[in-house]
Amino acid sequence: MSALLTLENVGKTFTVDKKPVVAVEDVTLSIAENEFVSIVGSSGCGKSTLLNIVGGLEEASTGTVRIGGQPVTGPGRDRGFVFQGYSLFEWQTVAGNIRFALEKSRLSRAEKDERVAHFVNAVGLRGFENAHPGQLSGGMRQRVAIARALVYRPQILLMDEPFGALDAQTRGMMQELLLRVWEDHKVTVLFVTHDVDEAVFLADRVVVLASRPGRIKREIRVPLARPRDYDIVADPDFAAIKREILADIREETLKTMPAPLPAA
Ligand SMILES: Nc1ncnc2c1ncn2[C@@H]1O[C@H](COP(=O)(O)OP(=O)(O)OP(=O)(O)O)[C@@H](O)[C@H]1O
Repeated sequence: MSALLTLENVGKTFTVDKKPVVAVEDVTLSIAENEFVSIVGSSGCGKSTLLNIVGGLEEASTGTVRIGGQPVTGPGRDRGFVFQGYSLFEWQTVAGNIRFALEKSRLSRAEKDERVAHFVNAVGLRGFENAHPGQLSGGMRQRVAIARALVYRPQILLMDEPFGALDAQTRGMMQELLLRVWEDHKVTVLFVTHDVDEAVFLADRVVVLASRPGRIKREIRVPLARPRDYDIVADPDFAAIKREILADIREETLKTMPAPLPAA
């Protein structure tokens, strides 16, 4: 498989109170077309910053991100975003929210209708086209966000804790839905999460970031068969991969904690 997305020595330094804060340092990563990659790491290790750099929402301080060999210089239609916050237009219907993403597209009206209908169906929202976001559950709102991100057929889907606000039951269902949509639509996914079960369940490869600054600590392949359903969490191979990742994150989290006070 050829690399679609490459990061070469990517770093990001913010300035906080006139002091440099290195959020991401020297990240080199190569992601194949249609690959599903999860990024995990302890809180504040730079996961969102890295995703925002790939999305063109943040500029890298060092290094280069390339898509199909072309350097990323800002946001573009080759990438779709789904964030944790629902970020839907409350005054628009479900179909209107999804269609809005096609506003600048040159597709004909009939083609846009067809695209919107296709993605409404793909995320299981048929019958809710005319509902407003306020009438939807959290899971349904995120289905709209996924459809809206995919409707203009980006090559890469960037997801930042998209299911972080959902209850465990809904979250599991959304993960299965996402895998079905990914398998049917062949898109490259970069998925940031705190949840190691979620990361392993979804991905072909999990990238673990080290803390402060965020560097790649380890990349772990997930050679579990597809299509996957949630029973896979009981598989011994799943458990072994999860254990390794949890140990890495724990090690990194401990490094960022203040040392305990000596016993009196
Ligand atoms: N716009 C900004 N200005 C200054 N510092 C920032 C900015 N964005 C992020 N940072 C800092 O960069 C580091 C990485 O933040 P980032 O949000 O990327 O981490 P994260 O791994 O996504 O965190 P979490 O898991 O808690 O969401 C943190 O120290 C954060 O405070």
